[in-house]
Amino acid sequence: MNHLVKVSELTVQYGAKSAVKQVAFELPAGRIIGLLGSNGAGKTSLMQAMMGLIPFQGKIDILGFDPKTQREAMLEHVCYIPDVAILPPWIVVADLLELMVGLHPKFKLELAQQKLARTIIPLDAKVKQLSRGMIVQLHLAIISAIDAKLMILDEPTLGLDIPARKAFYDMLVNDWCTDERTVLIATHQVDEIENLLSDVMMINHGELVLHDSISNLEERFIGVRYGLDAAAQIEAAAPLHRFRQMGGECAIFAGNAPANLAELGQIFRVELADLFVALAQPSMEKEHATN
Ligand SMILES: Nc1ncnc2c1ncn2[C@@H]1O[C@H](COP(=O)(O)OP(=O)(O)OP(=O)(O)O)[C@@H](O)[C@H]1O
Repeated sequence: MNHLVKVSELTVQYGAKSAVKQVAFELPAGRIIGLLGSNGAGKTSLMQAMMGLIPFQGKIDILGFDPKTQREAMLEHVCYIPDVAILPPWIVVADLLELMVGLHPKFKLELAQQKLARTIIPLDAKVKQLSRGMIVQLHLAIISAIDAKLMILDEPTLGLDIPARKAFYDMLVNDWCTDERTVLIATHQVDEIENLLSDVMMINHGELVLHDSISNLEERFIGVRYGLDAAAQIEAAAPLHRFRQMGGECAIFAGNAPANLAELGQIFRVELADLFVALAQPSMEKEHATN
């Protein structure tokens, strides 16, 4: 398989604090991967290490490049966006596009101009004169005109309203993603991106507690909504997680569900948000969850 990213034994340390602990993963081409984790879990540190922006221990290979020693060459094929809502407010749109030509070697000016022509954004406007939605459109035009292989987005839709967030993800999937390109998106908006992801990575206290494709997750984790009469049997079967939803008791099993689960209650597909809560618990059964 053609892997764009190979990471092994990655540790990021801030003084005595380990923000990322012995993390290993590989990312093939043609994927949209959600990087999920609570506040302070280590998502930004992981992405910054991949971009060679902070010191790390371990090995990172991005498209054959070492981010520590070959950062400039690597950045020709990688696009890293920490927050799409931030553009210099004083800059004129046309100048921003020109500036991008110098900033990213794979930036296609004509393509960005074509994309912008489909919006109502005037080329002579300053960023500060644009509405938030227009700023997102401008950002989208810029991003989708970068001919990179790997896109790394850290909380890309922070501060945007729902239509703007939806527009952002629609563009990403329809205009940028191909079989050769991969996107890694760190976000807290789990339910919002669940449907567009091909894979999920979950990080908890710096450890990678889950990395799998969405289709595998559907086989690995199973949910059941049950009544009080089945509670003792469910508890005895040691579910990964139990929670209440719409007045009912629910449990998530990770490969260890009792054979008669369907008789104990109503089986359902586990949503990422619930899986996230289950795996972010300190008492999680990691041996069931990690690959
Ligand atoms: N520059 C720094 N110096 C010291 N500690 C840091 C620094 N940056 C991050 N940390 C710590 O490292 C841990 C991971 O932080 P990181 O920003 O990577 O998490 P995150 O998952 O991106 O969080 P959030 O979702 O809140 O943005 C946290 O405990 C944080 O306090």
